[in-house]
Amino acid sequence: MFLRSLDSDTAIRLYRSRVWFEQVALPFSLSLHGKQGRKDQNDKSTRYAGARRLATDDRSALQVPARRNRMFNYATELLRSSSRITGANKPPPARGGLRPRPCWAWLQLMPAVSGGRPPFLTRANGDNKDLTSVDGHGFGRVTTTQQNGGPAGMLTRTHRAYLTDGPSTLCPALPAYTTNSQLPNTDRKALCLLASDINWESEEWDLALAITVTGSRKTRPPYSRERAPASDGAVAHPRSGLRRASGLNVDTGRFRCSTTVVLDLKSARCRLEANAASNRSTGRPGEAPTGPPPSRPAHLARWTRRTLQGGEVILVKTREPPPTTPLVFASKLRPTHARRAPARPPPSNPHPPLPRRSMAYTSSLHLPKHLLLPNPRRTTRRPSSVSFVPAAAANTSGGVNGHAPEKPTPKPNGSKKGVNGINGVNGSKKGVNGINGKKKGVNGHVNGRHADRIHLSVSTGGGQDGSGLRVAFQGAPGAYSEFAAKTALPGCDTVPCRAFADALAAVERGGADRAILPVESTMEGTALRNYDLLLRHDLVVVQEINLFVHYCLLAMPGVRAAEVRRVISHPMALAHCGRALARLGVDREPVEDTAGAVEMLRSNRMLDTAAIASPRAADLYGLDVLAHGLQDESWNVTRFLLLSRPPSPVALPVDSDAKTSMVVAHRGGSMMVLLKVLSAFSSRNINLTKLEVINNEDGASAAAAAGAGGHPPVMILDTKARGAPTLRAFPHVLYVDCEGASHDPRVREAIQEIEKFAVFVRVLGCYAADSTVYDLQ
Ligand SMILES: O=C(O)C(=O)C[C@]1(C(=O)O)C=C[C@@H](O)C=C1
Repeated sequence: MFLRSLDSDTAIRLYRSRVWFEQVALPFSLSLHGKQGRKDQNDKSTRYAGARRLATDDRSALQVPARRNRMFNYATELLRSSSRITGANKPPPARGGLRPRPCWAWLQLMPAVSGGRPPFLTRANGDNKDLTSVDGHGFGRVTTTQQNGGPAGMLTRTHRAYLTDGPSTLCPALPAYTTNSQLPNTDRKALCLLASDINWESEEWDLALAITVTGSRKTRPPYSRERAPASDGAVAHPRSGLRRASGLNVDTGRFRCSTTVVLDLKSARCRLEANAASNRSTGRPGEAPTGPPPSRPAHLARWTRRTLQGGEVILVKTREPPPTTPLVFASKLRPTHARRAPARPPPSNPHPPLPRRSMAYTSSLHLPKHLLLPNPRRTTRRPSSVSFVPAAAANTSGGVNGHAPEKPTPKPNGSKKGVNGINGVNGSKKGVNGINGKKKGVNGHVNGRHADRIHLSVSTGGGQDGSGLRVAFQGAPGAYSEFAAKTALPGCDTVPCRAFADALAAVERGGADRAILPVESTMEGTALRNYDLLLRHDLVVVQEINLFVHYCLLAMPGVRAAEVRRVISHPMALAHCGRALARLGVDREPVEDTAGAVEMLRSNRMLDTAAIASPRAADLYGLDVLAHGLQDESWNVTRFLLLSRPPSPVALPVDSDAKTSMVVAHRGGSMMVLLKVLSAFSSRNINLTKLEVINNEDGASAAAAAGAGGHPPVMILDTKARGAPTLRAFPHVLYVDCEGASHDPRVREAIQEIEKFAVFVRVLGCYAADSTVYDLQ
């Protein structure tokens, strides 16, 4: 079902309704059709062929979901085809000779779904109007006036069009530059003028590009409903000698059949450059570039010469930039094509390489792939009915970090083990959990490995799914941290913060209930900076989440991989994709977070820049995915910790494995201390899941002496200091995660033993161990 063909007026109305395009949930398709008004033997071969190509080949090719970026591609194709249809590179026929017969291309919209109202016919305000029944006042009315003037070779006319939204509201002016195909290069100048007229940074511009196909004046174009004011007078066209008839929407005495497609100018500009680049070697569209890139004006010149002759460019300013203030990034990037952008030194790297202070570590992220699960928001695998040991019910006082020590709860399955299965290395003597009749440890551990894991709900302190909780995360919406938060607490409200420190501070101040913090990844190990942050705040770990991190290369719609010169993203993401980026041969710019990079890309309309982020971020911001799975290692998991104010509001499930995280600080003799710590755990058969040894003594003294240089000591908030919580500096620190709850007697005893030789021990939290890896897909 074809709704209608688009003449330029309708296209502009459609353009005005582009909000629909952005908001539709249902896909629809575009069909391009070409038509020749009257067969003309002389012109048929080239022109009709072009038209037919549109009608047949492209029709099937275009049965794909059409978003605006898709439209843009089609429009480009249309441009190319139209130039072929018109034979734009040929000189116009002499007066009296054979004239090209009108042929035109229509852009038609066709809903891809049958039945119901096509989605794009619904206005954002819910007011449904069928496009076919729209009159000039419904969606905007185009009036054109024409001014003559301009020396030969320059713009010959300027159309000014106004969109009116209803009878009273005057919408922004639409300067339109009409080129005269009789004068070579005017279109190029017009386009250059357009390009240079735009304040790329502060305004949002869009381009409606009308392809004008000239034809016989005997054929009345089907769309010319708008009448040009007669006051402009009749103008003799230099070649045709025909006089423009007052009242006709023609300016040269020849009829135009316009196909107006709605383009984003900056995307179009990107495409201009893309075309120019692809024309470098051969000058023919679509062929691979071989030579060095020409200068920018040459790009435009080439492109316009080949495709815009006989065309009309209408620049449509439609909206001001959105009032929302974007996140402030450490290195604010500017689009390279910014008009008169002053040359700037490259922004300093806000994320210098992470210091490798640690001597050794064991990662808790040696997670088998079979544990990969989709995001629980889309899975129902977590059973809802599990028993809990409510934090409030913990009966003894004196616990660490708000976790009250508690007597071991007898296992419901009659296991002889203690709570949480920490007693029984390798699970050899563990209780049977009754799954498949296998000899298992509590919670499905077989020989210490996770199998048939039962997913346990955790009492969250808010609703069961975290509803009513505000979780602060670093970055813009769409950051991996946000997905991790939503994975942990699907019902929560996420609160974007500029930095991790802000997210943690927000929880401390009560501005948020939880904060989410990435602390290690399979590819990069421990994120020491984030651990340092954690230690500086009086927060407790209440949950861990392992998220499979799948990186994509995202770019503005229409941008191709070959056009990307620079990639921006979170430093961790850049590091994770190091080899892939080296292969691409692009510059790298770190920004605060992955989604922030995407947002920056979009708001600045960077056409030579791509961002590394998640596929969800691409959806969220409407960007194209140029490449999937950019990470150098296929197995890339990041472990996040969910933090809360103490005491922990989260109750541990009785039958879950628990984990306790702690930090141990000591004075020198690090190896001896390390051995003693290990012995305190191993003598009680407590397994460690993470051990990170930080030794900053040299750096600390150097830093103290010189005021800079070296690694500063680790600052830990001593929450039990007399008076008020105090930040203390420690050059020797161990991060330890062990299996078992902090109130488990063995864990408690181990901690007490460590406290005898360490200067400081702080339990960072006790939470349900969850080695499931969640996936965004
Ligand atoms: O930038 C993001 O999207 C984040 O959530 C941060 C973060 C990180 O700091 O490690 C999280 C996971 C990815 O590995 C990359 C970046």
